[in-house]
Amino acid sequence: SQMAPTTAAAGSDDEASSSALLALLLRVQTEALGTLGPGGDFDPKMYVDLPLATDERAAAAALPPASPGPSREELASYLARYFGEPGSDLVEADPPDFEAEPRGFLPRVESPAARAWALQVHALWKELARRVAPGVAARPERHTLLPLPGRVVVPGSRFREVYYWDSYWVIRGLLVSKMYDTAKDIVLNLVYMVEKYGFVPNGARSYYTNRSQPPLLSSMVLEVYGATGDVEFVRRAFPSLLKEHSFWMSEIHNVAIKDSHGQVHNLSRYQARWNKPRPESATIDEELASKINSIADKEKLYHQIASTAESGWDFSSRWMRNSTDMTTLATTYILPVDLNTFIFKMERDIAVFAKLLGENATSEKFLEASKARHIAIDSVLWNSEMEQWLDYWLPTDGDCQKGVYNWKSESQNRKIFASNFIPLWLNAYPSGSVQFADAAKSERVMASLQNSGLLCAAGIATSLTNTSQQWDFPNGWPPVQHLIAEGLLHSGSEEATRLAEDIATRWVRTNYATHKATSAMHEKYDVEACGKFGGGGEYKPQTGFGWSNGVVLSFLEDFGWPEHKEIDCPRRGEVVLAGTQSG
Ligand SMILES: OC[C@H]1O[C@H](O[C@H]2O[C@H](CO)[C@@H](O)[C@H](O)[C@H]2O)[C@H](O)[C@@H](O)[C@@H]1O
Repeated sequence: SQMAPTTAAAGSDDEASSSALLALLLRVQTEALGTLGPGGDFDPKMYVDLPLATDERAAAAALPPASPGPSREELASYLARYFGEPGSDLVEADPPDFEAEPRGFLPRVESPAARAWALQVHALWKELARRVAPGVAARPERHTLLPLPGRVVVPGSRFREVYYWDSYWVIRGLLVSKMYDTAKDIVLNLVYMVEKYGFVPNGARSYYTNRSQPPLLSSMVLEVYGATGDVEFVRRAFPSLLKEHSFWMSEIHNVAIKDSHGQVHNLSRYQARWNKPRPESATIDEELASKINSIADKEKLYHQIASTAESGWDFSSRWMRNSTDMTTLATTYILPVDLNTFIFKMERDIAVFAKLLGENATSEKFLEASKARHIAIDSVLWNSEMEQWLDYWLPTDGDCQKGVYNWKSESQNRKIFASNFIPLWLNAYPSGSVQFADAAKSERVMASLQNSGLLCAAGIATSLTNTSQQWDFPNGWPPVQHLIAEGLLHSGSEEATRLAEDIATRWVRTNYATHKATSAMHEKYDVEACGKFGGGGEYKPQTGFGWSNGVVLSFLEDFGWPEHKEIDCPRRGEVVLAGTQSG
C-alpha cells in the first residue's frame, strides 16, 4: 500500500521557520514567473535558493501584490533589497590539499594532450570547492541551504549545493587528484546529515529533506578507506551506515514479494515523503498537474514526481506507464534494478566494515542480508531470456495478500534501459574470489549489452526512446558509463576488458572535444556523436561539473592514455569496434 506522505523529518522548530521562508520564496517564484514568463532566464530553482538578507516578515510584507504583479524593475529592486544572490551563502574554499600537479598524478596518462587536459579538469576542483558561510548555522531560518561542518564540492551552475549520489563520483575524482582530506570532508558532511535526518537527503537544502537519492554513502566510505587505510574514519561513519540501512529497510521503501516457488523476498523501491510540488520546480509541477482535476489525484502525481527525483533519474520513460505523458509516473510501484544493486553493495560494505571494527555478529548479519538480496535480485529481477536484470512493476489493483505481492513474469519491464546492466558493477567488488555474476553469466550479459542498441558513438545511451526527458535517449550520463565500464573491467574476460576500455575511450573523447569547443565540462552528453553535450528535461544544460570531472579522472586512472592514442573525436568513417553502433 502507498504510504501517506508527510513533510520533512527535520526538528519541529527548524521546520516551522524553514517553512515560513519556503512559503515566501514560493510566492516570489510564482510572481517572478508572472513577470518574466516561462523560458528565457526564468529558473524556478533560483528563487528557492535566495538567502534572506533581512527578517522574513519584513520581506514578506514588502512583496509586491500578486495582481497586477511587479514589473521587471520592481522585481529586481525587491530582490536586491531583501535577498542575497543565490549561492552567496556558500563561500569559496581554497582546498589546502589541492596541488596544481600532485605527485604521482595519473602515471599511465602519457599523451601530452590527454595529460594537459586532465590537469585542467583536476584544476576544476578549486572552482567547485566551497564552504557553507558561518551565517547559515547562525541564522538557519534565513536559508534553504543546510549548514554543513566541512568543505563541500558542488556539481556546478544551478546546482549550488551538495548532491548525494553525485558525491560518489566527485570523491572518485578527488581520490585520483590525491585530495584525501576534501574527500573525507564530503563523506563527513553526509554523515552529519544522517545524524540529523536519519538518511542522506537528495541534496543539502531544506527542500530536499523529503527524500533521499541513490544510496552510495557506504561506497564512498569504502573508496576513501581503500585510498587512505584510515580505520578511525570508518569507525566515525559506521553508525550512520547502519542508520541509513534502516531508512532503506523501512516500510516506505521495503516491499515483500513471493516468487513462483513460494519463497518470499524483500526488495526496495523509491518513495518520497512529499505530496506537493517540488519547491525547486514548483511552477513546472503545478503546470503539469493543471491537467488533473481532483486534489487527491494532483497529490498522487506530486508524490510520484518527488519519488522519481529520489531515483536520480528525473525524469525518464523508465518510470512512466505512457512514455509521452509525465502524469503517468508510477515510480513507487517499481522495484528498480539499480536501487537494489546499491543496497546490496551497502549490505556488503557494512559487513566488511563491521568485521574491520571487530563487530563480528553485525558483520555476519549483513553478509546474510546481502546474500538474501542477491537471491531476491536473481529471482525477481533477472530475466534469463534477455540476459538482463529488469525493473519489476507492482500491481496497482491491490493484488497483494497480507503485504506480500505475487511475482508474475509479465510484470518485469522488458524495455531496454542502461540500468538493466548496472548489477555488472558489483563484479568490481567481489567477496573473496566470488563475483556477483560468474564468468559465464557476465559474458552473456555483456553480449546482451552489445546487442541492446545502447552502445553508441560517444558512450552508453540511457534508453532507446527519445522522449525529450533528460534521462532518456540520446543522453548518456557520467555515473552510468562509470558503473557499467567498471563492472565490465572486472568481469574477467579479455573481451569485457576491451569493451570497458572502448566505452571509457569514447566517453573521454566526447568530454575532451566538448570541453575544447565550449571551455566547459557538462553534466550529461548526447551519445549519438562525439563532441555533443546533452539536452532535454526541465532545465537548461548545466556545466561544471562534479561527477563528469570525477568520471573522466577515474577512467584515465583505470585505463591510462598511451602517448600516441588519439584524444580528438574519430573522423567520419573511421573503424568502430564490433558490437557498437556508429551513431
Ligand atoms: O531541479 C530539478 C532536479 O534537479 C536535480 O536532478 C538532477 O541534477 C542532480 C545534480 O547533478 C542529479 O543528482 C540528478 O540525477 C539530476 O537528475 C535534483 O537532484 C532533483 O531532485 C531536482 O528535482
